Amino acid sequence: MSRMMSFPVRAATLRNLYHPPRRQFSASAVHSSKVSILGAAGGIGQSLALLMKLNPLVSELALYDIKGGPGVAADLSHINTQSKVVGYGSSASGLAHTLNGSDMILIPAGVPRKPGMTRDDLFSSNASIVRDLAKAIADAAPNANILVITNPVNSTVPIVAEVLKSQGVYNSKRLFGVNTLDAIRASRFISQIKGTDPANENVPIIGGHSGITIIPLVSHSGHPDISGTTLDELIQHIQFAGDEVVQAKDGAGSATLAMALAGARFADSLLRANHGQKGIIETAFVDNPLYKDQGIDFFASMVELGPDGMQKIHQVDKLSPYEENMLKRALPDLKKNINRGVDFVKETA
Ligand SMILES: NC(=O)C1=CN([C@@H]2O[C@H](COP(=O)(O)OP(=O)(O)OC[C@H]3O[C@@H](n4cnc5c(N)ncnc54)[C@H](O)[C@@H]3O)[C@@H](O)[C@H]2O)C=CC1
Ligand SMILES: O=C([O-])CC(=O)C(=O)O
Repeated sequence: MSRMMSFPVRAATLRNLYHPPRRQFSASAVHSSKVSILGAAGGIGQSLALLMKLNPLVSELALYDIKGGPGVAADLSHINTQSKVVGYGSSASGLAHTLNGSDMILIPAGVPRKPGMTRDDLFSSNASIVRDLAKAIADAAPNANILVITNPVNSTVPIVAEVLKSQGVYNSKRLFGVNTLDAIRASRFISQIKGTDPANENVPIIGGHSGITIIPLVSHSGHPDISGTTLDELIQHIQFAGDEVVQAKDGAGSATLAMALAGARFADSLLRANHGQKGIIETAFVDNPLYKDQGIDFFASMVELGPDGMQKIHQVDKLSPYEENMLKRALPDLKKNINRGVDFVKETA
């Protein structure tokens, strides 16, 4: 067997998979975080769990799913990295065991889209799933960083916030809607236009995670010269890339593999920041002061991550007229999506 195929994947290799290398990380902080995945036996959950099993910053990986959690855990537990893997099936005590002592909780639990559906159409299935998981988190792991993947992210993040507020344990710096996939797609698509390496491309994403609420800031990328129909097509491609995958999967779900990579990248960034690495910036859908005066409490921005979660929101100072127009179109949708989540918790608590 060639030496290239030896496992475990080296940490540096893995890190380069998520990110182009930026800064060196102190080796003293390895193997120290408990990470939980809720919905770990699903399309995203399994691949995400695999990637987190390969992450040297994870000491314990706890997997929960209403179906199949222990099986995925047994499988992953044979991989020769140091983290311990435990898995639980559907029970309140299994969920509590999963959550107890967690530093980070990733939530890909819920139903994916089928062709013809919008992300908002998932609300009726996924809102109550996320609400109930948030209640369990409030009881068992109120200080954990919570990374919400379940759609519609524009509504499920406010749902988690409302539940935590109602339990008196809300910390806005520790709640993140994961929209990293939009950034990954944007860097890939722009590299295809320019013939560059996507690892060197960075397109800031703001707004939300659904259709026209996804606002890629091409004027702040390395290619502000992209314009006209090329820009129109690039923006359309980024905003509706999820639909492309849903169509191609033809009823078998939505993006899982690229999403798992995106979730693992965001989790790795946050773990590294938690352990003291500075200057790590990712896009995330967060509690954000930017448009609160318009009744919009959550907005995706480029956020600097730190030891206690979100350290600083980097507001974008100058949008192009094209981007201002995208923003103007996005805000009403975003407000509707957020209010839907907030109202749901108020009405069903
Ligand atoms: N934020 C983002 O960028 C993206 C979000 N998504 C969303 O992620 C979610 C999951 O997608 P897939 O993994 O493809 O779906 P899937 O159906 O393959 O997996 C979902 C898993 O959640 C589990 N589950 C359901 N209710 C649960 C509960 N109460 N507690 C624990 N586990 C529960 C199911 O048993 C299943 O294993 C969907 O809502 C999808 O729309 C998908 C792609 C990108
Ligand atoms: O499109 C979907 O339903 C899944 C998703 O959020 C994405 O791929 O960006």
